[in-house]
Amino acid sequence: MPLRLPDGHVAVADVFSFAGLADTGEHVALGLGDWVGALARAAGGGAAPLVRPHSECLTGDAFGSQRCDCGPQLREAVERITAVGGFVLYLRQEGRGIGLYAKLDAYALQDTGLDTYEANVALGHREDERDYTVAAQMLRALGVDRVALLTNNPDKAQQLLRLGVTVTESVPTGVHLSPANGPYLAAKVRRFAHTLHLPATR
Ligand SMILES: Nc1nc2c(ncn2[C@@H]2O[C@H](COP(=O)(O)OP(=O)(O)OP(=O)(O)O)[C@@H](O)[C@H]2O)c(=O)[nH]1
Ligand SMILES: [Zn+2]
Repeated sequence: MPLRLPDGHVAVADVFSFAGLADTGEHVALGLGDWVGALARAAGGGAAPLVRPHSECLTGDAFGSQRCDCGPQLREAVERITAVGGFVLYLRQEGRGIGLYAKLDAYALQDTGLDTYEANVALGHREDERDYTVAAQMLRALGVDRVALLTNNPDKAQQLLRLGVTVTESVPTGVHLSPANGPYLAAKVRRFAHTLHLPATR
């Protein structure tokens, strides 16, 4: 599948579907760049392939919403992984696992002053409902047992480690500030220890 990169170049992705995953979501993996070579290098004792587990965000990924940083992170991931060979795992975990309609309700609550996590709880959900079992299963099916994770979220690495995936390092993404996503990014750092180095605010 041809993909247009942020720099205007076109990349090619091999798109993988899966059977028998732990939930019924249609999770897909994008094999990017020389992913075959990256797997061979890892098998020979070289560096682990770069992998981004990306949680679905229809509003950010597809519609370009500025409330979050998901769209720019996804495009950054495709570009960086294409350069070195690896995978994006596109996980159908919309709204940190609460679903799209609930996320839209959470947005309405955030407009009254709650942060992104408090809004989930006010709706009767957990702050973050994501479980990465399917990501571990997808990696196993792809023949990947060691990964360099492209993420700022320590919980992704911790869960994958518990699920038997060797995470050699967590590689942070860039900081994608927009006119509207400052409080959202700050809440990720404050509440869930994301490794995002935000500019100091007054
Ligand atoms: N419930 C809820 N989910 C949101 C909100 N904004 C974005 N999301 C979802 O959050 C998920 C992305 O999670 P984030 O916490 O932004 O980032 P992350 O994936 O944990 O961390 P990175 O790997 O560094 O990107 C996607 O599924 C989005 O749909 C919000 O305000 N409320
Ligand atoms: Zn988003």
